[in-house]
Amino acid sequence: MNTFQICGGKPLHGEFYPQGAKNEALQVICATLLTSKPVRIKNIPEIQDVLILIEILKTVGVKVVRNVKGDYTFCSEKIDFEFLKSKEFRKNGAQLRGSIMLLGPLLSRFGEAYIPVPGGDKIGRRRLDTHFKGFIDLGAQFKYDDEEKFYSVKAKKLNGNYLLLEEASVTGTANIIMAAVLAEGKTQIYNAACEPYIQQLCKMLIKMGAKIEGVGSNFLTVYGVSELNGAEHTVLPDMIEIGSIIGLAAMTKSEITIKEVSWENLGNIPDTFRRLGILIEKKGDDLYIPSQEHYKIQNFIDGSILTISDAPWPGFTPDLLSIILVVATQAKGSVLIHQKMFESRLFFVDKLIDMGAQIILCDPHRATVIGLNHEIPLRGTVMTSPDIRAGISLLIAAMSAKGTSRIHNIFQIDRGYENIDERLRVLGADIVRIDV
Ligand SMILES: CC(=O)N[C@H]1[C@@H](OP(=O)(O)OP(=O)(O)OC[C@H]2O[C@@H](n3ccc(=O)[nH]c3=O)[C@H](O)[C@@H]2O)O[C@H](CO)[C@@H](O)[C@@H]1O
Ligand SMILES: C=C(OP(=O)(O)O)C(=O)O
Repeated sequence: MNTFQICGGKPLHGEFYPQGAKNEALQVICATLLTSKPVRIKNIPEIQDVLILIEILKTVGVKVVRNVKGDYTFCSEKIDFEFLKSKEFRKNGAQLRGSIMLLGPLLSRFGEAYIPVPGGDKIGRRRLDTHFKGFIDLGAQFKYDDEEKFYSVKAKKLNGNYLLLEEASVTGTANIIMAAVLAEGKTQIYNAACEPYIQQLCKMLIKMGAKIEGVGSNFLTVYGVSELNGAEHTVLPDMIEIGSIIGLAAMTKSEITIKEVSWENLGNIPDTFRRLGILIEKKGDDLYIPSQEHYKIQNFIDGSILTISDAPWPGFTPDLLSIILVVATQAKGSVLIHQKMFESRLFFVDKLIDMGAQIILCDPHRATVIGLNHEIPLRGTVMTSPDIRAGISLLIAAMSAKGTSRIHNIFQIDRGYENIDERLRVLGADIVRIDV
């Protein structure tokens, strides 16, 4: 079993280059299925989730060329639909959440698509109603085999329609857009998710010849076209990794410059960390965090205790709330963390409590953190990573803690952060990967 061993309490220093965004990469890689022409994508993070998706594409017949690290060309001339029904495909497809986005492009280009119940973090119920309701509204037939846990969708032809999504699902919106670009006529999608991941997907599709209006808003209009061409696309820096490094810098009193962050795509992420009292400077397109002995949580204007909660974009992303929570453990002051979207994402706080953090888990969605103001350091311990963002939060806690910590189940970190141990060692971190 792979484990990180961390000797904490060391300030870091230097420049950090963020990887490409995991959640965007999963979308745009799936979108390459929409054309028989080559699509080249740069800045792909070579992390577990993405590599599994690329492997799945290869096994279904897509020609994949790795031009250089992080730079791939995909060409989907033919798809092996027999393989899509095989046991091996069911096993691979069930390993990640992103595989659900194979459905939209396959359905719209080939008229049929199959997928096992997808994987991803076990952080609460993760229903797929928005995806399937969307396909049905575009004219598809939907079947679910409960015994085999296997979905199939079929349509001789998809027809544009007006869709009011029940919720602004990120992967759901991506799937529906990819289905609509080759449907006949006009599709309007209201209450669409509008994360930079979705904006980037739309930009790539437009380069491929798709007609999409309203990009960046929650009301998209897609005019179906008969075919799409090849294109070249570059994935944005991963805003969740950028937020994770801001949190790491504050917790370890480090001075770090995060290079080329694409500021205009960070939304309210920098300001949310600033509300915890963390100093953040914009230097061109770099994000600079000076070393800080203390940071003080701001209250609301009326003096009441700050609440930080998640919301669909441009609200604060749920994927950074675990990191905000861990950073608050060493702030001066108190904050209520309210994870509205997922009901099982806060349970990792018991590990932080073991390390000496002062946290009250009010219920599965809410935790109150009373900051220690760096007066009492957390204590190193042995822990297991339950999910990707709790995993990186525990790693941040361990890097700030006194003594040695071990984090097991680091697959959960590797699936979202590329060579994180190596990249942190460059900044001076004492972290090694061991096999126990
Ligand atoms: C591969 C990928 O891209 N994964 C991301 C994607 O997952 P994913 O696309 O699976 O998540 P969804 O956007 O569908 O929904 C996430 C959760 O939020 C709830 N919900 C969603 C929208 C809404 O308006 N109200 C609401 O309560 C859903 O019921 C669900 O429990 O988006 C999530 C929400 O940003 C992120 O955590 C995941 O990292
Ligand atoms: C929840 C996440 O990922 P996934 O949707 O792939 O499980 C995440 O990236 O924080």
